[in-house]
Amino acid sequence: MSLLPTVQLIGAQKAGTSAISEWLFEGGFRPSRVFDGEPYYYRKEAHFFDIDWNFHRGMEYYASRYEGTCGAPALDATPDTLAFAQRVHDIYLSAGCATTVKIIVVLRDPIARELSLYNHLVYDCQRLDPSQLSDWHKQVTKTDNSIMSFDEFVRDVSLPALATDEAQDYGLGRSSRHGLYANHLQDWFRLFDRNQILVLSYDELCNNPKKLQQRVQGFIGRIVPGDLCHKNSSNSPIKVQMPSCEARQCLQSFMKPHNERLYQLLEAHIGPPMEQRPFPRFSNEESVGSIIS
Ligand SMILES: Nc1ncnc2c1ncn2[C@@H]1O[C@H](COP(=O)(O)OS(=O)(=O)O)[C@@H](OP(=O)(O)O)[C@H]1O
Repeated sequence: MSLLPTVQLIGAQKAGTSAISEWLFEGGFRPSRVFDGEPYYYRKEAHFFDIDWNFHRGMEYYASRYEGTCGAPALDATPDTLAFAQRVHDIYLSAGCATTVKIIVVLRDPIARELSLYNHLVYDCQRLDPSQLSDWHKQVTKTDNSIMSFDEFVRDVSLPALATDEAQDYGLGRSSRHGLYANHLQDWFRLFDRNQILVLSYDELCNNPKKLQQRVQGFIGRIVPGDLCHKNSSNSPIKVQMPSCEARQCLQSFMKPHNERLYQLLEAHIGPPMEQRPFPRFSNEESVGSIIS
């Protein structure tokens, strides 16, 4: 049996990965070990592929996070992994299991996802001690340390990040660039057999979670008991529920051709039989703000 996680839940960031991974962990999947000094969320997210310092410690270091005596399969649910198909492939190839790892990705309307990202960053900036804030968090702060509005965030952070080239997947704009799903998925589809990749819809997670659970169980070949809970990382009372028309239009006009590419890519690369086909289009009215937490 591979020492590496059997299942990679690679993202997208802010697309319900915490709810899905908690269900899988409670149903028997092994999480990552959390080493001294690491934040608790390393249990869910090993951050091996996206953090250079971790990645350069190599495959054995990654495997050591999942050492265990029981035979249960392990799960890494680092949502940042979406941007690192090549690294995942290289590591699993060197471990001899590039053709058996199972990869799950959840896609959410990119505008709703961006808003969720913004709310998460704002929530952390308000709750954490300033010394704990990373450059990633500081994407929502202005030079005078006040917090940007969502419109300002879209104008000054999201759109510039979206317009940069792929080299930025290693940099700060990566979180916004997650929404360019076709760019990422084309790499995964090139490197792995399409039957190893299950693409899920966040809409289905909201509207028919039981069906989504069935798809996951069929894909991993294992019955997993339990229900999906609602896991929300940003319960701030000032959470922005709806983007302004202007912010929505700016993001929409940028995202539209990317979303079209995504639908075409998914039609051209047929996935495992339990995947939704055709993949549902993101609706403009989607859950941007419809989930009141
Ligand atoms: N069960 C269920 N169904 C539908 N939606 C859910 C569920 N659980 C969590 N959520 C919403 O998912 C958003 C958080 O996604 P992630 O867990 O992937 O975030 S993270 O990347 O790990 O930070 C976050 O979205 P927003 O509320 O829009 O911010 C959560 O509310």
